Amino acid sequence: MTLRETAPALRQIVGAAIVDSLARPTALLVARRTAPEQFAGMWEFPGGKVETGESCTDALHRELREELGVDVSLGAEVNGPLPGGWPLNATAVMRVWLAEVAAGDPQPLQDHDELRWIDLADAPALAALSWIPADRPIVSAILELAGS
Ligand SMILES: Nc1nc2c([nH]c(=O)n2[C@H]2C[C@H](O)[C@@H](COP(=O)(O)OP(=O)(O)OP(=O)(O)O)O2)c(=O)[nH]1
Repeated sequence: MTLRETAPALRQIVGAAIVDSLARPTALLVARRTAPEQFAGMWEFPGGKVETGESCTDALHRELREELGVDVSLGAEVNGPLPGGWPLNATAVMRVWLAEVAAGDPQPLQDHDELRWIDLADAPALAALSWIPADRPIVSAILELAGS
């Protein structure tokens, strides 16, 4: 019998790049995490882990209802370099979609202590935020999408 090492599956995370308008995006909603300690105070895309048996988009709608109290319409996916989207760390990858609020007023109900709309034309203001480091290439991809 041959023992073969199999790489453990990567944990699938989903996130939303919520913009003011999918048709003509001019601002991006960013969220500041409260936990865990390693990420507290850092800015990110609202979202979270996909649960067993859940589709990525169902998970994203659920997370946005829980965290921000909003229903969204999803736009294009912000494609990353991997089948699971963007690499976050050794064990997780994140798929990200552009999104627009369809119902509700975003509030930091859970997992965040502040939300902020940032002008997409102000790249330095976006870059100045203390992002979770793995998110920076995603921010660049969103700026490219929004500018095209
Ligand atoms: N939501 C989100 N998580 C991110 C981003 N960037 C990044 O590295 N992560 C990491 C942080 C966490 O280790 C993981 C997401 O886990 P989470 O804590 O948000 O998931 P969750 O809401 O389902 O939380 P829980 O059920 O475990 O409490 O991905 C991002 O932009 N958004």
